[in-house]
Amino acid sequence: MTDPRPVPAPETRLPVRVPLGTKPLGIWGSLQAGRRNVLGLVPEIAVRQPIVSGTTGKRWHMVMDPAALRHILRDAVDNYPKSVVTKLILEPAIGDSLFVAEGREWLWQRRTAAPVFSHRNVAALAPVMTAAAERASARLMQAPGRAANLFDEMVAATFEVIADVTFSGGEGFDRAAVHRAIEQYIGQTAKVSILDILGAPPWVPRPSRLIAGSAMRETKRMADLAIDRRRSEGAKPVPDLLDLLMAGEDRQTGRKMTTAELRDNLLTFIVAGHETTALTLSWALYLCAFDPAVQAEARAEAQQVLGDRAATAEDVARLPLTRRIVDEALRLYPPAAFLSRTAMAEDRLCGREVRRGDTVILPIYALHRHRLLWSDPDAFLPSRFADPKSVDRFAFLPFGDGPRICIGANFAIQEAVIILSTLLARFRFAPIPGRDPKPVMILTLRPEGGVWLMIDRA
Ligand code: HEM
Repeated sequence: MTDPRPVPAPETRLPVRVPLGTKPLGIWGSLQAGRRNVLGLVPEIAVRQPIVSGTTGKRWHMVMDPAALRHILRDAVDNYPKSVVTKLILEPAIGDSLFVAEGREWLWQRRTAAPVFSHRNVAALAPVMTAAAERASARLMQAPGRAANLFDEMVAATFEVIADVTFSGGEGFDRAAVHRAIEQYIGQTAKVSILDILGAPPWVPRPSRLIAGSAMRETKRMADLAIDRRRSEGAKPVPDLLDLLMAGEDRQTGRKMTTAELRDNLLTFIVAGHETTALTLSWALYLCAFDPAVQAEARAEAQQVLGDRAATAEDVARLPLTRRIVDEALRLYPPAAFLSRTAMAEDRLCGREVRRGDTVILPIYALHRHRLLWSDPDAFLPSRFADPKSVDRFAFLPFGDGPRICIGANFAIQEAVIILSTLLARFRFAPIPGRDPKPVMILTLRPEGGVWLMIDRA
């Protein structure tokens, strides 16, 4: 495929962006903008101001100030539980699991699940990631000199990983059906979630969620059967997340998870873990194609460390540039680009009055491109992460922070570095003129239409 238009050098161009709002939106304008792209609700001034407030049906505040974010996520965390919106969207799929639970229900599940994601356990799961990297390269080997949708490829790879580390034995678990049910649920739910963001009460009918719900019910039934079968057959020789979570108990109370609790948490890991990691990888590959010099440097690093083999857990620390590319992809395209909380008590944020019941939005996308916090904020510059101490902890929040920080962050980073370095060592990726991905935030920040790149053997 050729294109006569000259492609400007990367230093004079910027990678794709979401156009932020430039005029105030009323309730219907917000509804329409939010349906197309949740980030359309974020005004452009959010990348220049510490806080932006408004009323769209409900009072809301968007917070981009690192000290205020620290206050919300760490110091006054009990005053800022996850918003009603988050719960309305996710509870039908994943119950009152770790992601949505609050208070004591959350605490005991977090205590029980934390050791499952210890450095040792995550490193022990790396062979599954290495195998997925091998299978992804075998698929791409069949397409040299051709265009491929890397987003689809990365979703396939990360779903294999999460399915293998949750229900490793298969145990009659129909993975393709689970994948379809989750995709359908997210797709259908996203269409109406905007009603929730604007604060419509739960009794307003959201019909598509009911339809998607039936596929989720079947998934839950399959997961329950798989868990019961595992209980009777015993743990695998190399324990997977189900074995680890089944063996876990709250050290303070001795409470262990029931089948329903195990199922909701495993489905949470599948929902929260695979698409987010696939997005990180696809945006990282897009950025490498966008900047061939960075790609060449990362390839040299990967080839020098890996030779012909795929990456393992031990290699991760020896691939610093790959890691920086992953961080820069998470900064420019954070999969969880928009978090929200509900204020439980009166407070002041950046000098502004916050009332009980106000929605407090953490627009991570705007934070990561804030003019006062980053130099050249829209540019792809992995070198900005060369000295991690130079980055303000609360200016970079792809995994959140405080007690509710992503439990799977190390898992995701390890997986992303293993797969990205293996692919960069073996392939060259180039953009296809006129087919740049379009970032659109529905539940996560996705490339609309996929990430299409030309692939050649390295
Ligand atoms: C690049 C990939 C990922 C990104 C960007 C990401 C992002 C996030 C963010 C921002 C939060 C906090 C949400 C909030 O405070 O409202 C979160 C929580 C969570 N994530 Fe991830 N995540 C990723 C991968 C994973 C993986 C691989 C797993 C599991 C295998 C996982 C499981 C969870 C769970 C269970 C929570 C809830 C923790 C709690 O509330 O205690 N995530 N994630």
